[in-house]
Amino acid sequence: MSRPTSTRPAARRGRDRKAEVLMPVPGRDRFAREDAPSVAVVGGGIAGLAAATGLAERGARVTLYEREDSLGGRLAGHRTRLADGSEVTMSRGFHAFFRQYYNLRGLLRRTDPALARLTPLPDYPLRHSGGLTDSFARVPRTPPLSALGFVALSPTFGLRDLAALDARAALPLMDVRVPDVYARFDRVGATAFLERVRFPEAAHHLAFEVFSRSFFADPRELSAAELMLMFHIYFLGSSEGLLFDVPDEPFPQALWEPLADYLQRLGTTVRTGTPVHRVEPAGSGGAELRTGTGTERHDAVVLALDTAGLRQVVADSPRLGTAPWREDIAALRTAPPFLVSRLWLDRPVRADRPGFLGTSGYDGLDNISVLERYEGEAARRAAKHGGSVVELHAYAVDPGADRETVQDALLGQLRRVYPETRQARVVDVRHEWRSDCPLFPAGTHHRRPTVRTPHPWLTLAGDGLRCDLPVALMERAATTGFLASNALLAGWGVRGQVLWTVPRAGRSPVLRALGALAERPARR
Ligand SMILES: Cc1cc2nc3c(=O)[nH]c(=O)nc-3n(C[C@H](O)[C@H](O)[C@H](O)COP(=O)(O)OP(=O)(O)OC[C@H]3O[C@@H](n4cnc5c(N)ncnc54)[C@H](O)[C@@H]3O)c2cc1C
Repeated sequence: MSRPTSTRPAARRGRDRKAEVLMPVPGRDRFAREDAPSVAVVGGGIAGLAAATGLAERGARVTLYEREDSLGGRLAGHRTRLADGSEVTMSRGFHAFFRQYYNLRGLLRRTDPALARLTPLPDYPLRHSGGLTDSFARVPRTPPLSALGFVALSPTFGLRDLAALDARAALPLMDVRVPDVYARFDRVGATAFLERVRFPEAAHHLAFEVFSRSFFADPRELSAAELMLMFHIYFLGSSEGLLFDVPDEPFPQALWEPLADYLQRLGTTVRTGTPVHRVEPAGSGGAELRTGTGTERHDAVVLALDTAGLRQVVADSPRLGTAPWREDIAALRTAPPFLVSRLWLDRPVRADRPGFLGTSGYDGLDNISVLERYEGEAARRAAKHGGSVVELHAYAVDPGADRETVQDALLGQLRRVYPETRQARVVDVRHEWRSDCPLFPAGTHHRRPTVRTPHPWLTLAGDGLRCDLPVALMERAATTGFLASNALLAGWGVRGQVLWTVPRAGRSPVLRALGALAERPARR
């Protein structure tokens, strides 16, 4: 599919000199017009958009099928009219675009070469209800200074806590190797691992619970390997740092409409509002897709679906794959429901409130964002009407909880964290209740499907897949999307996309030596 290489393409994707380049299998540049295959990409989230881009740029005839009316998947958006008569864009919620998301940023560069539509957030404070607040603004970006700097600057995690850690249990964090980390730690739960390391309680909440909750899971439900992978990607494995960028306009305008135009200019047919119900191997090779309006034949297919979508399509396509593959897909789980509430307030929040605040210990509230700090549409509204646009997230909500009670509780917590909002009137509000994020329970990694499938004409993409690279969330979606197109292209002798990744092992000899200590048998 793709192989590592030491030859570096000229355009570096970030500041990390140790970032790895994955060159595609060599092949011709593109299809000739007469031999261009027809490829169906099913799912128009980041994974599907990356796959469609990789294929269309090489001259394949791509049809992109998306069930919903707009592209973007979990970053989709739509127009909505508020109670005061104004029109705004509601989206699926705040997303952090980290600098180590090399392949996602590569995708966005197709329509925004300088990434001018991404804007940096100067800090990402994390506040605990106990009163302590951590910040990443002054933490150095290069490991191990990043970890040492965090400890030195953090009010939550002090030198005394460092001394109390079980150093031996913590050593594997120094040299997280992918995919080895899964072989060693996937059967361990994230909470059990943190207890073994003797992480201080407050630091649990701040540094690690925030990571595990960004997988939309309760840490008791999450594989320790996934948590360690996050630690590697964001902390010790990469020198891109923990600060991130955000789009400066709502997702559709900043990201997906330009990308859809780009794909269409490459000849892609974009079919939103078109769910695919069934995919069956065609007698003559390739596959037949059943949509609501008929059956269409393609030479190859990329299924770039969320977990439930993939489960459903495979369950309804009885001739697809092999029995073990189908069973593994049927066993995939979805994380518990989450809530994104956006409130349009008639008064502004205090001027020093950050664009994004991670919260812990506030009765299920995971973060608060203030949109006019970074998003043009909200800033223009605030300039015209005054007020603030505030978004609240709650992840891993109890599926049995009463939704209105959760929504009210979240608003109550906002008033606790930002007391000035008690005086504000809610002009209007939108709630997005969803449960379409994958869950990675301990011990399930080996069963997760990969990009390649039992059929050479079928590949998978999405953030729920097993991928032997240190990538997660949006970057896993983008990377597997490109890997899915690369795998198909390689089968036709056409060269795919160059990919980048944070290093697949501890980045310095010292860290690797420390990590190796953990593998030695303990002395009696
Ligand atoms: C509130 C929230 C905050 C997040 N914050 C971050 C963050 O800060 N940083 C980060 O990296 N990640 C974040 N994530 C995760 C990120 O959104 C996902 O990792 C990423 O969007 C997954 O992309 P995907 O293409 O794999 O899946 P999706 O975006 O789910 O795309 C799958 C698509 O398939 C479509 N589909 C399903 N069934 C069918 C069918 N039968 N036919 C046709 N189409 C179908 C769906 O409609 C959907 O558009 C967040 C997620 C949420 C929900």
